[in-house]
Amino acid sequence: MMIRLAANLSMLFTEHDFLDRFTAAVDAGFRGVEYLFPYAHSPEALRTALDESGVEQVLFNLPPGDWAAGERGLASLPGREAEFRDAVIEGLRYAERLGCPRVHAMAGLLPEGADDRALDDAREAHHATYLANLRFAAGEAAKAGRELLIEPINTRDMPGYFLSRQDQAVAAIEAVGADNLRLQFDLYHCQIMEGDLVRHLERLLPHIGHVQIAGVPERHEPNIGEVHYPAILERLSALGYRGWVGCEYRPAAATRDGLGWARPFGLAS
Ligand SMILES: O=C(O)[C@@H](O)C(=O)CO
Ligand SMILES: [Mg+2]
Repeated sequence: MMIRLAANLSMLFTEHDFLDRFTAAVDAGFRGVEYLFPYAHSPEALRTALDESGVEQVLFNLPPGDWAAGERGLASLPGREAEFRDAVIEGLRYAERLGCPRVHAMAGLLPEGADDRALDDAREAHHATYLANLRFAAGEAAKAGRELLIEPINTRDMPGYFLSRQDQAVAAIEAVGADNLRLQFDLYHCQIMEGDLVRHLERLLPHIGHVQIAGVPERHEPNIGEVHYPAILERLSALGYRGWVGCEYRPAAATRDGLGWARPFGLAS
């Protein structure tokens, strides 16, 4: 069984400076890389890191608003539409320079401290904004020949995150109805919120544009914790998934020392 594993450089190889992680990933056997955000670096510097290492850029996120102040995306935030549009344009500019076929639009957080009724109203407003923004972003991404991804994130790690369940993502994808709007299926988040991973994979497959994995609950290597990834990756491969599987975990030890779990899936240094 061969699985195309991508190294998430926001979490793996953090022993190295960011721009040196590309080569570290290739030396460890990865042929693809992803990370949260490219924007601290120029597209030229990142292009050079890709060219010198020979690795493929497979995913990154659109600008998420003020990350340091706690913001976690803009796509569902009422009143922030203009900023979201700028984020789409900026993200697609980087995607083009880096030859990256897909970008992830983070949804953003619901208001904090609202009572039940206010929260219901906020959810409705966020939902309407989300669909309109995704329609715009998918259109721009299509013009640029890219896919747009959305990812349900668990609300234990990210309390108040608007998009937390797989069905909610599928409903948004179907409501927008754009061929290039797809699901970023992160099994770590799905296990925490919903479980039943293999059945989810089978049902969600037609929508999946990218997969990510990590051990649960500590988000360490996939062979640490409650999820039996060999069975899941075997099923994914048997179902015909030929996309990337992002290794988005915090290594329990030095990154390379913990990569033994990936050898049966074709990672060879
Ligand atoms: O799962 C995650 O945390 C990431 O894939 C992401 O894009 C947002 O933090
Ligand atoms: Mg993820």
